[in-house]
Amino acid sequence: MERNEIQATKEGLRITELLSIQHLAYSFPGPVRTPVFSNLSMKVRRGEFISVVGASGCGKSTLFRMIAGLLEPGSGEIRLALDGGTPGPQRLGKVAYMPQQDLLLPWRTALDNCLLPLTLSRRNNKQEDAARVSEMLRQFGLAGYEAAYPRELSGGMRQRVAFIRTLVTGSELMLLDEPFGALDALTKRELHRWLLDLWGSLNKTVLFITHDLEEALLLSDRIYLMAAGPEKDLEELTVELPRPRTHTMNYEPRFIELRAQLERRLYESKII
Ligand SMILES: Nc1ncnc2c1ncn2[C@@H]1O[C@H](COP(=O)(O)OP(=O)(O)OP(=O)(O)O)[C@@H](O)[C@H]1O
Repeated sequence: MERNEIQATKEGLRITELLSIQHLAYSFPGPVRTPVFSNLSMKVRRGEFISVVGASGCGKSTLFRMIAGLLEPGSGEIRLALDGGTPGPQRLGKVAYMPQQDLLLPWRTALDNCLLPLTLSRRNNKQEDAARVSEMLRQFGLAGYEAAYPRELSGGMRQRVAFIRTLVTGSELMLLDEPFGALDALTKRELHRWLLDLWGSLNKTVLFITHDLEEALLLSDRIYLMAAGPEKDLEELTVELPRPRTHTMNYEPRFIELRAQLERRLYESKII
């Protein structure tokens, strides 16, 4: 039985698709209108951790913006079935999206930036929320920085604040666009551990863009490979590694074999 099924059985949930994308086409408006996609499909099951890898400019961030409802498909469809509901096209405000740029509000402190989604949702548990978010800041190594403004934080620290703010939205589906791209190797390793624990305990579904192949293998159930050129469809690699996962796995024969397989597939698809 797969992890999703075990979790689903344990919690009495139905095993369903959370996200379905069928024959997606999109071109940015403008005189040239070069299509980014012309026929792209993917499916995500509840509770999966999926990475998307591909060369710079192939359309990964555009795909996330479309899933988040910030862009509408030219043709094809995107359907989301959040919180066990029936699949529908409504997406704006329903998924937690962390874009590549941290987009923190410069006039709000780290704590207040993280509290923003709760403030906007007009929840009324200010003290409780602040205590919960302060604890998250502590877990992310940001204790003592609650009152700091974004300009007083390093790039990696801002990235962590933005990550917490994304988590705080409470959405079942998280879209993370290179969340650890700017971090040093040791901080990244620590946050991998944290993210894996969190994902295991919170029943989140994660879509994750990365250029780091080891990161993709360590975290994911499946990896989607995105080629350049609008006519691309996504290729898929299943990461058959046991969970819980740790960095020591990087040296195990199965991990090394999967890494070689991933690189071969990226090369064959002319992605690298
Ligand atoms: N607002 C926009 N208007 C016009 N073209 C755009 C816009 N945003 C992105 N593009 C183009 O769409 C294509 C896909 O861009 P996108 O940012 O999705 O790529 P990406 O795979 O996320 O790249 P990276 O890995 O470098 O972040 C690129 O050719 C880019 O130039």
